Amino acid sequence: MAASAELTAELSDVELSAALATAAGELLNTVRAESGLSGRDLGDAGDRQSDDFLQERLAGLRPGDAVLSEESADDLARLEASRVWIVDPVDGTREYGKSGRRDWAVHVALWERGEDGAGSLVAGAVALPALGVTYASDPTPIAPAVGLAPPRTGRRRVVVSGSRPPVFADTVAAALDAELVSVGSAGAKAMAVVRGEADAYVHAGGQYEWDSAAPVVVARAKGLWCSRIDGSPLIYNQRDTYLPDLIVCRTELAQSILGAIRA
Ligand SMILES: Nc1ncnc2c1ncn2[C@@H]1O[C@H](COP(=O)(O)O)[C@@H](OP(=O)(O)O)[C@H]1O
Ligand SMILES: [Mg+2]
Repeated sequence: MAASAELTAELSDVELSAALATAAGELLNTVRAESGLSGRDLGDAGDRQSDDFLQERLAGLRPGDAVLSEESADDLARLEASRVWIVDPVDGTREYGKSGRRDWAVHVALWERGEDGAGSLVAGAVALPALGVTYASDPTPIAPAVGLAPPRTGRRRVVVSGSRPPVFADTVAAALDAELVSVGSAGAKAMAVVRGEADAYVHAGGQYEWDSAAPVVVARAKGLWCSRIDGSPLIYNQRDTYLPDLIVCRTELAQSILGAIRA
């Protein structure tokens, strides 16, 4: 899905996630092209405008739902809510502020409480506005694509944070006989795996629920493995939103990656 759908309350949750992420991404492209700002000032302006847009639309279109956003104060009423949107208005803010970078994203995910009281991610989307594409949590297969990372060399590839790669990055790469490639933004890295530009994304040492919720619900819908680095499930809408590590990978590589991290 690339062009923004009309934003109406009748959209399904998945459709709304994709339409909101796409529309926020278009707004961010405009701010980037027309504000005259760059660097941190551009990042700040993008964060604020995208967050304002998402908050306003969610309040209008899903008035009964709670929202957890990186860029707004955390209202702990969400802990009692049955539906919570978890959004990152700009993931990869640093890259968004740099001219020519494509590795930044908009994240929109929905967490819903189940009948047992526990909850899970049920819908979401990740927009890559610099590429004009949005990926939603539906099972539609994604054709191999290029644009986030250098062309594949024929080797397996693991994507990691450029600024904060995990300490076990080299160990995982060696276990898979893979090359390591730096890409900004958790959403862009997870989508690099969805798009077939990489085989795995590994991270540790710090992140929050909004960094991974939408990437994980999309990647899981596309049949990829998503877990903490000890193999346990990623759990969302917690009081403490710190969720410091994850693996998103082709399912057949998961046990090798988990084994390499354990070692
Ligand atoms: N050690 C850490 N502690 C806290 N947040 C981290 C982190 N490492 C990465 N992140 C967050 O995860 C996102 C992707 O980072 P990276 O590109 O380095 O992989 C960024 O989100 P934001 O851009 O939304 O702040 C970044 O702030
Ligand atoms: Mg983020």
